[in-house]
Amino acid sequence: MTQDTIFALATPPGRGAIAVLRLSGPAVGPTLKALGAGGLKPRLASVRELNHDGVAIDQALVLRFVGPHSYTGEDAAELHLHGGRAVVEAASRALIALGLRPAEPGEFTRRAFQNGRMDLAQAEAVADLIDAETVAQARQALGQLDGKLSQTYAGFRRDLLKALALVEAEIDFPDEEVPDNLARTAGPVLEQLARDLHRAVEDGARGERVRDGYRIVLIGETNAGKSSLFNALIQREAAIVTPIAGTTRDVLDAELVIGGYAVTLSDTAGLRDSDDPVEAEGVRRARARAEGADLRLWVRAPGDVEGVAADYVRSGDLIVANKSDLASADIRSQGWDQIAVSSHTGAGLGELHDWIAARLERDLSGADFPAITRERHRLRLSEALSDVKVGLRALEVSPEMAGDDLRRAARALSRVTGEIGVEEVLGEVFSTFCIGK
Ligand SMILES: Nc1nc2c(ncn2[C@@H]2O[C@H](COP(=O)(O)OP(=O)(O)OP(=O)(O)O)[C@@H](O)[C@H]2O)c(=O)[nH]1
Ligand SMILES: [K+]
Ligand SMILES: [Mg+2]
Repeated sequence: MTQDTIFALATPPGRGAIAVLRLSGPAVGPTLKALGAGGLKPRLASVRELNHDGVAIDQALVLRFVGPHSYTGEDAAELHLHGGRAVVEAASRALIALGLRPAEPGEFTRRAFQNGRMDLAQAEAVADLIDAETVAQARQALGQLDGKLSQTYAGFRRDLLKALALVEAEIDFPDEEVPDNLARTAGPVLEQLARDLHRAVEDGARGERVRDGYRIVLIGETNAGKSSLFNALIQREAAIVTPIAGTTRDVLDAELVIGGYAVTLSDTAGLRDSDDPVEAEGVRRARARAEGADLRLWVRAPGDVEGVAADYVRSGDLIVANKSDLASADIRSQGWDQIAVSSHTGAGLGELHDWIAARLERDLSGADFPAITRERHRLRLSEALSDVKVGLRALEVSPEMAGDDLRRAARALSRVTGEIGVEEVLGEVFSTFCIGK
């Protein structure tokens, strides 16, 4: 089956200094020739008068790549056009007339994957890099594109195959040795692998937090000044502030960047018992959001009692003693750091910001391990981990059973980088791409 030759605008749509049309597929060579850009040296930028049917299209910078030495692994080209709508449209019409078709979202990267130019984890990194809005997101995506995450997974798989080989040797050549020989040789390899997988899976979702945002929730009694602090931190009046207790009902989210990390900050309803069903629902949502957060800021005003909020903070959370302009409040409680602020005067907000930045650095900065960045990976690694654990137990009784468990674990690991069982995940991975990538 011959591949279609595809093209897409690789730069943002609209008017600009330059627009890049990207082409990939077997017809790239003849297409360039038909447009008046034949005989180009690969990987060397050349200026050509592009035309079709005798009508001039543009004076363009043209780059030609010969497969497999291209992004997709196929013959490919880039047309750097003058970035006007009419020019791009004329070029696109000519390409369609020459038998090319517009690319689907992510189709270039999908071809790169299918031609072995990158594995699935690296293809996902391409999408992450395009979407990256913080320095930490870009750094993480670049590491993944570099293959750091793939190498980690490959290491897991190597250890697993080592153990599997020992088990299979036992199946093929039984009863020469003592029965616990296998547990002695394959056991330690699998135990170490189980520890490594566990550490990767239970990493506090570090990679996902960098990618999707670290979740910080403001909780506390009514009128503590949560919404005032929320507005002060995001520097706009997004939340309603009034002296009436029970003003906030819905959870309000805002995205911000602190110390290079993406953060989702949430304002919530003040915690108190209420007969008002609307407020009671707000309180329920506040509690649920606090439960799932990475960090809770317990906002307290002078005179606030320990109260219900105490049930929702955990060690490692922070007490923010608000309204420091009213009283030099010291409401220190056991086990929590405390920072005094005033949402009104701005006092202490710098210190609060620095404290949060330090926390983000502690929780999210690169440890000894490239972080898992997607739920898809975490699920497969968890499957592999539980199969390895079951296999470890089976070692004692039946090498055949252990072999089955370990083969299942190997399949789960392979699906992360797309070595096998790949069709079902392709759609999921590439559907989120933009066109032209
Ligand atoms: N003096 C002083 N007043 C503040 C400060 N922060 C908030 N307030 C006032 O405290 C009152 C309650 O503030 P909100 O931000 O609505 O408090 P909240 O915790 O969101 O209240 P609920 O949404 O009702 O739970 C308002 O009148 C604010 O102006 C502060 O730092 N100093
Ligand atoms: K209020
Ligand atoms: Mg409020």
